[in-house]
Amino acid sequence: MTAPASVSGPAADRVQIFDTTLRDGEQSPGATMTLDEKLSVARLLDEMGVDIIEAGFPIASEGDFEAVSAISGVVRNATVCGLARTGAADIERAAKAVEKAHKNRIHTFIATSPIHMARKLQLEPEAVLEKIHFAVTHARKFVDEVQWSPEDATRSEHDFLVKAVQTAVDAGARVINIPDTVGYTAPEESAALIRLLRERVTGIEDVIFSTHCHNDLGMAVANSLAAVSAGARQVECTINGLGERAGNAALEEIVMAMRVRHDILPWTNGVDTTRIMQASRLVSQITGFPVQYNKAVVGKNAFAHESGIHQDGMLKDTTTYEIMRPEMVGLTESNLVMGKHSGRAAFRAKLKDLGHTVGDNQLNDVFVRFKALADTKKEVYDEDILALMAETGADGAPQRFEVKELAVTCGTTRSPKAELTLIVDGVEKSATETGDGPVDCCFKAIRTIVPHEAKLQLFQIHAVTEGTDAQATCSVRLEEDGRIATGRASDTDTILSATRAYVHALNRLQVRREKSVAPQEAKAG
Ligand SMILES: CC(=O)SCCNC(=O)CCNC(=O)[C@H](O)C(C)(C)COP(=O)(O)OP(=O)(O)OC[C@H]1O[C@@H](n2cnc3c(N)ncnc32)[C@H](O)[C@@H]1OP(=O)(O)O
Ligand SMILES: CC(C)C(=O)C(=O)O
Repeated sequence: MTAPASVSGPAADRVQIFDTTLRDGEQSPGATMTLDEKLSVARLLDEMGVDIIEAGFPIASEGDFEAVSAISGVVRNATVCGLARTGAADIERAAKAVEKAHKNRIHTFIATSPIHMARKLQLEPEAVLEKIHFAVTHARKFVDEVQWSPEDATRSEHDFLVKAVQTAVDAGARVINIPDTVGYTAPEESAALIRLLRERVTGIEDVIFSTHCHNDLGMAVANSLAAVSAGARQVECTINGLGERAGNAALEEIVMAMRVRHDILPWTNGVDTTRIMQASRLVSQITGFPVQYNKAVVGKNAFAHESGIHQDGMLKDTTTYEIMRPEMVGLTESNLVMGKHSGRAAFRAKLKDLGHTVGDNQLNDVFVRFKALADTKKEVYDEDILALMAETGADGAPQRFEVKELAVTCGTTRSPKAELTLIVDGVEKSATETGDGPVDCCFKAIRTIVPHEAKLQLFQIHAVTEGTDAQATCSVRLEEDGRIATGRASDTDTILSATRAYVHALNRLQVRREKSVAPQEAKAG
């Protein structure tokens, strides 16, 4: 067992990371994990360099006992810790569960706030002090490393809290963990409490102070870091901030804050940050708790940029809008999301990624259509953009005909009717047609505006992406004197997509006519 370091010792700047995903995290309603799931989380935490894994509360159930025992058998580097109340049965159960561990710890606790002592425990403060003495002394019979916590410390009276901590230290506790059980404290107060205890409790040269913060007011991480600034050298936290009610301090935020702002948070820890995304995804997948999109460090949008100005900055220098590189947390790259706020720089880069190098005119043409599409969709996917490219003649076909306006009426009580305006060689031309269905009306209207003999050989519709806002991609194949031309178009409006696909095919047919492309060669089109 390694000796805990004091803040003035050689490892003064090293903060121990105590992960309680498997204990406090599992206390989130609905987050119960199976033995195998707990083992996979524990293995990953161990590999990524967490110092202490709180594997469970062994007296809670047979399953919890088995999980803590099994984890004790597989963890190679980290200390395995089991939680216990102050009674002998709890402590002995925890001791048994962690006995196989390569490094082990018992974490015993009892509440010290007036409300918890009087209303929940229904014990006089003196009786609580006796239980602290018993619990720590008893736990020390089984393990060297005993951690003690005054539950609801931040709502405890200071004089009594000092007495309680002194009792635990005198009884042999090596780690004093100060929980903000109900997420009530604020950063300055959190720091002040650690400072007060370090000043008033005696015999703490070999004692590590620890912080355990809940997120009820969204301050868990700030409160934890404030406690560290006052001398705490262990932080209790969970992956994704999982935990009772609003959760615990998030491990990934604590670790990355120390890494990214080492200039003002000058402490180190042993976590390999490149495993963070893997851990986040594993815990989310096992618990079924989705990670909030805008969650710091591990949210889907933490390294995503949709705004044109930001994307332009990112393309020029990623440090304009990113304070950490995605690789630091195990992602391969940032994500420039194409949407209504995107600009030309990002759009050009996206086209290049998709294999299309375009000139300024072509870029402008596709970009206008992209913006119109983005106004109708939450996110524009690569497939949407490829469909736009095909439609806009970015494949080389000049745009003699273009859809200007379309209005279609149909339903159970009226015959389908299409009112269509095309731009033909720069001139607006309109037609109104009825037919067997909305698509038939539109195709008839095209034929009225641009008379031609080409036969419709094929008409197909399929969805490019998923959801009700998916783009419908339509393909139209026309045949005229052995010449074949295929047109494609995409839009969230299926009828508009079909109409544009027909017009696209007509444009390509026109190219074939003008070049007098031989029928066999034209088949490739
Ligand atoms: C702040 C925290 O996160 S603390 C950890 C919270 N986690 C959990 O409670 C999850 C696991 N818990 C359980 O499975 C159960 O509550 C058990 C097995 C621990 C206890 O179950 P039961 O014996 O049925 O008791 P129950 O849960 O109803 O009540 C808790 C009892 O523990 C007592 N208690 C609470 N904390 C402590 C403590 N630290 N030391 C001693 N007794 C305590 C309560 O006063 C209450 O005693 P009472 O029954 O004499 O009134
Ligand atoms: C057991 C203690 C540390 C706890 O989880 C809390 O007080 O929140």
